[in-house]
Amino acid sequence: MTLLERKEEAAPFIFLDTDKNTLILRRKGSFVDLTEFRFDAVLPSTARQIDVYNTAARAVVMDVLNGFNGTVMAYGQTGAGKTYTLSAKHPTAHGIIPRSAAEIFEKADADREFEYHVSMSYIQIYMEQIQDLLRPESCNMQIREGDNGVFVSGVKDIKVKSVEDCMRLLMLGDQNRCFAFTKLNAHSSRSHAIVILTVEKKPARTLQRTQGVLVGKLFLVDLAGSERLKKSGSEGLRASEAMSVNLSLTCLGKCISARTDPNKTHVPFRDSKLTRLLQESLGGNAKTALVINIAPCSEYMQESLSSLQFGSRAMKVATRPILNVEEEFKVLTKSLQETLELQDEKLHSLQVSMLAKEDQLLEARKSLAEKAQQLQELQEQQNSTNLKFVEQMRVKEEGWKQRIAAAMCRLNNVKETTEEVHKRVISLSLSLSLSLSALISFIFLHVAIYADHLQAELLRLKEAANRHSHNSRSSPFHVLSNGFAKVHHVFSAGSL
Ligand SMILES: Nc1ncnc2c1ncn2[C@@H]1O[C@H](COP(=O)(O)OP(=O)(O)OP(=O)(O)O)[C@@H](O)[C@H]1O
Repeated sequence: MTLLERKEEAAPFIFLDTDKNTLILRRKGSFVDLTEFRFDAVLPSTARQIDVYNTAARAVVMDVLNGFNGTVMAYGQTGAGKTYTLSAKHPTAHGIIPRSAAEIFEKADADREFEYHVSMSYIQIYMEQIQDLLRPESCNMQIREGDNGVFVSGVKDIKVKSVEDCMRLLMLGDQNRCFAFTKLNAHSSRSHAIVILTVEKKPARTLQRTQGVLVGKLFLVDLAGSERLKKSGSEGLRASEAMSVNLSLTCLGKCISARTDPNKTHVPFRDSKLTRLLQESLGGNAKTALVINIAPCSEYMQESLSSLQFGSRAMKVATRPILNVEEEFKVLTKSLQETLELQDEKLHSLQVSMLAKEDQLLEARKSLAEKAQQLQELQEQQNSTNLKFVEQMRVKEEGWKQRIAAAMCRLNNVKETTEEVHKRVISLSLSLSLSLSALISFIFLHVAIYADHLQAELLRLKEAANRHSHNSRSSPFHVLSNGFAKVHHVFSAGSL
């Protein structure tokens, strides 16, 4: 089945006859057919999502509701529209996954004779490691084989009661899925993603429960696209992802070839996680529909040709679906076993995280011991610095004490000297005043002597003058003589 001619702007090289479900490859401008493919159905580029669902998936979903396993798988080169076909979430263009969930709940709600329990899990295979997209911390999960075929051990299987529940989980899983920008697709899936819807169908409680429980599993597989590194220009991690994807797709091709070759007894399912997981869908207990997405432009003719050849080979694989009827106790046992396995996984991851925590604790203890050691060293350094400081202070204090004592001593000396000087000054001033009074007495004495002398001289002069003058009282000699007499009196008094 093929979804065709989406890239209408590109030159077409594929022509289809939908009536005959035939697809013809012819080079542009040529009248000679290169090759012709026949499928169960071919769809034109004008096909709607509902047409794709009705043609490719509906029958498988109906079988799952009746207790069979079913697989719908999208295959094709990168950017050809596989994710769009399966998971598109736009209400007018819902892909196969939302439509399958809607159909299951619609039928379950309408059925009064049976009780339905639906659960969903969502995983991806990225670089050969299985990861639970609904519990992304669970990486590198293991594939186990049980009575009902292979399964992923410990995968989270969540009960869902409506399409909305499924959509929520789908969106949650998509957030954890690996997508990346490449030259060929801005949102290219770098992993194979598988949604598993498990439908348990058992007679309603009101009716007699003689029948067993029907368990159908629907695998909805969005394969990562094959990619030519030259065209995608992927480098580094992107190139490693593309190589891992190409390798697992080659392995898928080999398994399909081996399945269709009656001479081959060995099918290399174990060569990749993808084929190991899809073992039942590739010729075992499952009804399988394969959608081949191609980009019908001449640039990708080689890629489209190889996708169509893959689809053609896959058409020849015959599956042998069987009705999965389980006794109720078996279902219970299985669910208990699954719970136990889940607990085992949890215990294991707890042990792993405990070991990691123990390692962290050891590291923390080690670093604490180192810090304590550093602290002790710092304290010792601090103590020795303190001691040095105290010693320096003591030496300085000693020095200051000595300097103060010396200063005090000098001060005393100065004081004593000052007192001495003071005493000397007093004695000097005393002796000076004595000398001064002696000097004054001396001066007065001499002046008095001189005055006596003068007076005597004056008296002599007066007598001489009297002899020459009749008015002795008004004569200058008389006045001078009085003046000298007064001075003489004063100095005589002073000299005493
Ligand atoms: N039928 C369609 N109608 C409209 N848009 C489409 C259709 N098919 C695909 N597309 C768009 O083409 C782009 C590539 O499609 P998609 O991502 O589904 O490719 P892919 O095959 O899953 O690629 P890859 O393998 O790289 O993940 C997306 O943007 C998608 O929405």
